[in-house]
Amino acid sequence: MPFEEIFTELHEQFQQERQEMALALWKNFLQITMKRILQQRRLSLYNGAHGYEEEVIKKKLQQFSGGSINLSKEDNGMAILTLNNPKLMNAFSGTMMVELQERVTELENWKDGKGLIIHGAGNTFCSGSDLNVVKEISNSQDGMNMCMFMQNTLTRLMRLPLISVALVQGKAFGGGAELTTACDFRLMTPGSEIRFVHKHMGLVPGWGGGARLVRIVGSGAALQLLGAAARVEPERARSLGLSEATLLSSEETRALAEARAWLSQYTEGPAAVIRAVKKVVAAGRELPLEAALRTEKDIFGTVWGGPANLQALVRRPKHK
Ligand SMILES: CCCC(=O)SCCNC(=O)CCNC(=O)[C@H](O)C(C)(C)COP(=O)(O)OP(=O)(O)OC[C@H]1O[C@@H](n2cnc3c(N)ncnc32)[C@H](O)[C@@H]1OP(=O)(O)O
Repeated sequence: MPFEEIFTELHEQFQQERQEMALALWKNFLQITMKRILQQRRLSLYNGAHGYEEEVIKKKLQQFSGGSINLSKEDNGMAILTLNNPKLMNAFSGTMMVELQERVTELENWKDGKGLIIHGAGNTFCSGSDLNVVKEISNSQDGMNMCMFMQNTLTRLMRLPLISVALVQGKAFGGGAELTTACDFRLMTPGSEIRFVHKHMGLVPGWGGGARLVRIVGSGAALQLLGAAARVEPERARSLGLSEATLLSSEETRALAEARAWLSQYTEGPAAVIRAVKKVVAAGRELPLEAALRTEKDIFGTVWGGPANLQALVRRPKHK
């Protein structure tokens, strides 16, 4: 066969293989993207069927900039999420609400994660939504969309397969108090306070904090805290079961170190097992019993005969 023909044949073959490879990559990309979108939809509460217009509210929120939400993921499987708008006591600007959603997506896709600490910059937690933004979106349509946007994000945060802690230094007010309830645990520093100030703003919680608070402290205590917009200091929070522990230090760096040490007692061990623990508890917390039992069975199937299980069977530890 003449050289030119061989060359043409090889060239065509190469082109075809390249096209096939590109198609396979594209298909793979589409599959992964679809899977992520479906996962986000499954974990979210609201979609178009509820009159929720995500793109509309995101565009609106993007108009109100300021501050940031920073995420640092560590090799030990612990992540630190920082609410960073200290000039306004870490109040949520519009762009911070959108960034929180992005960071939650990042955490959903972090397969090695085990624990999460949420804290505020400048030694205070968060004073809720930025009142300048609240004023600008005080009409009903924007308010409902913002409410559904934040409920979707905080519900996804609550359902992350990570054991989460809100480290409350300084003040957690309004939406900031609501955010703490989307975490599995709250730790408070001396002198800090959680306060659902909504009543004084002519509001009720809208980021899901009311419903979650009832589940954490019971309906009577929740009614007292919301009805009086009561200051909840570390001691009262402990006795209500709203806080797990009062840390020794109120100094920013030391408090974060204490929170890490506290959380590490639950995140020690293989990621697959820790994540399974959180998933079992999340199912038990949210689902009716039969559905929770079936979910537990499915999660059990992911660890049974898995590497950590097989290694433990070889070691046969005594649980003294
Ligand atoms: C569904 C969500 C509902 C909501 O979250 S509504 C918002 C609820 N939050 C609030 O109403 C908090 C209002 N702020 C306060 O009560 C006090 O600022 C707070 C947090 C006790 C702190 O008091 P101080 O330590 O004395 O500090 P300060 O008042 O001088 O504040 C420093 C600067 O931060 C500002 N700031 C605090 N919280 C804010 C907010 N949420 N939105 C907008 N700006 C806010 C405050 O205006 C002040 O700014 P500037 O120095 O006067 O320019």
